[in-house]
Amino acid sequence: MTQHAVLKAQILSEAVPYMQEYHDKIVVVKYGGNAMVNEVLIDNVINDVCLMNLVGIHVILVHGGGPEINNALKRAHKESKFINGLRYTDEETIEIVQEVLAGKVNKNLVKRIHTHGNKAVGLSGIDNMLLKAKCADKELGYVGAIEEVNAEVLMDLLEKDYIPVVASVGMDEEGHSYNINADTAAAAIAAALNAENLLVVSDIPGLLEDKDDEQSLISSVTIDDVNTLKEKGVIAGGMIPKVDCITNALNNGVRKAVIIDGRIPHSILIEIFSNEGSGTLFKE
Ligand SMILES: Nc1ncnc2c1ncn2[C@@H]1O[C@H](COP(=O)(O)OP(=O)(O)O)[C@@H](O)[C@H]1O
Ligand SMILES: CC(=O)N[C@@H](CCC(=O)OP(=O)(O)O)C(=O)O
Repeated sequence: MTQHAVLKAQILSEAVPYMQEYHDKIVVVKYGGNAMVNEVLIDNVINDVCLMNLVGIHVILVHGGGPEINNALKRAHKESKFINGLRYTDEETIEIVQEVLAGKVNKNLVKRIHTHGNKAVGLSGIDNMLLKAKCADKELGYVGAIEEVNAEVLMDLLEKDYIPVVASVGMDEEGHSYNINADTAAAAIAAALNAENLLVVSDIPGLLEDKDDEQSLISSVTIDDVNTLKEKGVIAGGMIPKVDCITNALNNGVRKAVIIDGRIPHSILIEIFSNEGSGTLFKE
């Protein structure tokens, strides 16, 4: 018996209590476009999601694709404009957002899950009106605020052990599409399903005291701390919608939320199957 084999067996046996804890529980993974850095890291995330599914965790993958949208807009000679971390979305932009998120990014993630041997179904917030939306703010154009999550379709898929892969595009009753921030979509889905854990996978170590200093990680925060950090301006830009929807989720039935670094190989497995939390843990 090699030492390597013994070590592997030990690692697996140490994961057993976590497998038991999460068995049959719902975990929502939000995979941000900035963390889709290269093929190897994308495959690591997909591998971790598939492993959770294989050990009986009901995992839902909600994805973004901000950089892909930026590229598509550039090709269309349109500029990307953000207001407090949200993309200004005119009529032409929402068409492109829908194409990129629901068409390209969503299907590529579904294909990867299938090539790993698991079963996935890709959908957007338009399918079965999963994310019923309304205009969030006239100044932002077709950016959606979520009015209702129709989660039955997700429950049906989870019951059959499919991994639902959700693109963050919503619709209203008149049939308009809306661009929904992917963190917001993930948090609303996690709340609607009373998820055990919301894992926000990004390209930063977590919430930072100084956003330009990766060593300044804040390892855990309460909702009160978050409010103070916002007032102090520590939380800015894309971090605003991220923390707002995380605190919302915690106030609405989600047990735990964590921002983790998708650049670290298997950061999801480390978070779920060990007691070595790596990013920022959000607590009520
Ligand atoms: N306190 C903070 N800690 C970490 N990042 C911050 C903070 N304040 C602002 N940010 C910015 O928020 C960005 C993360 O949000 P975003 O780009 O929307 O991520 P994602 O694409 O993964 O959703 C970081 O790259 C950083 O520039
Ligand atoms: C309203 C709004 O800002 N929507 C986002 C949707 C995609 C997203 O959130 O992608 P990331 O997770 O990769 O940032 C956008 O248009 O970029």
